[in-house]
Amino acid sequence: MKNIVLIGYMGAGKTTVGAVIASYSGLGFIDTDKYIVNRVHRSIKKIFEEDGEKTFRRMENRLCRFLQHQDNLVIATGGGVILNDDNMWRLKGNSVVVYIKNNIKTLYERAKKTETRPLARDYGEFIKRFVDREPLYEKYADIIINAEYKSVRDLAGEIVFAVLKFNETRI
Ligand SMILES: Nc1ncnc2c1ncn2[C@@H]1O[C@H](COP(=O)(O)OP(=O)(O)OP(=O)(O)O)[C@@H](O)[C@H]1O
Ligand SMILES: O=C(O)C1=C[C@@H](O)[C@@H](O)[C@H](O)C1
Ligand SMILES: [Mg+2]
Repeated sequence: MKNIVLIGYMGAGKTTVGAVIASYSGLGFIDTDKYIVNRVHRSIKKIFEEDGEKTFRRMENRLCRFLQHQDNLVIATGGGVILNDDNMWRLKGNSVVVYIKNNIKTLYERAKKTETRPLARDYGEFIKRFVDREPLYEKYADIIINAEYKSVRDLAGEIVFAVLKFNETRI
């Protein structure tokens, strides 16, 4: 089966919902942020501080180049994966791409709570970045799921159902 790639802004729930989808569906699970952190033995915050965002984006791109050859995976991406067109066309080649969409207040309340998001400090910057990115999430999505007020379990079920339906219409 094709991969299920989850995209969306910081705090959308890609990592959390992705793990539940994998457990429901029997697909494997990979979180690109966690994969990179484990690979280089440094937190995202440290990578940004020591090497800069550009280096992190190169690592992310290298991982997408690897993932384009994999299947049967749920892939939770980092919030910025859509910034590089090359990432997305590689992932899309073998995946159904699902955009998990939330409102900005919900996203900030969640995203500001952790150190894995060096770009989620200032609310003004957070909003600006969201406005810039939203058209890209929509452009690359095969399916858009409105996640506001939905539990992780309900979202996981809704996404599995939507992907099955999407695949049916493609055969
Ligand atoms: N549907 C939901 N309802 C309530 N809380 C949620 C929901 N989805 C995720 N959360 C919570 O929001 C926080 C952020 O979720 P998560 O880390 O999965 O986001 P993400 O999209 O992977 O973010 P990033 O792009 O930074 O990796 C977590 O604390 C998670 O438990
Ligand atoms: O939205 C972003 O640009 C990011 C989101 C996180 O998942 C991490 O990939 C990193 O903090 C950058
Ligand atoms: Mg995540």
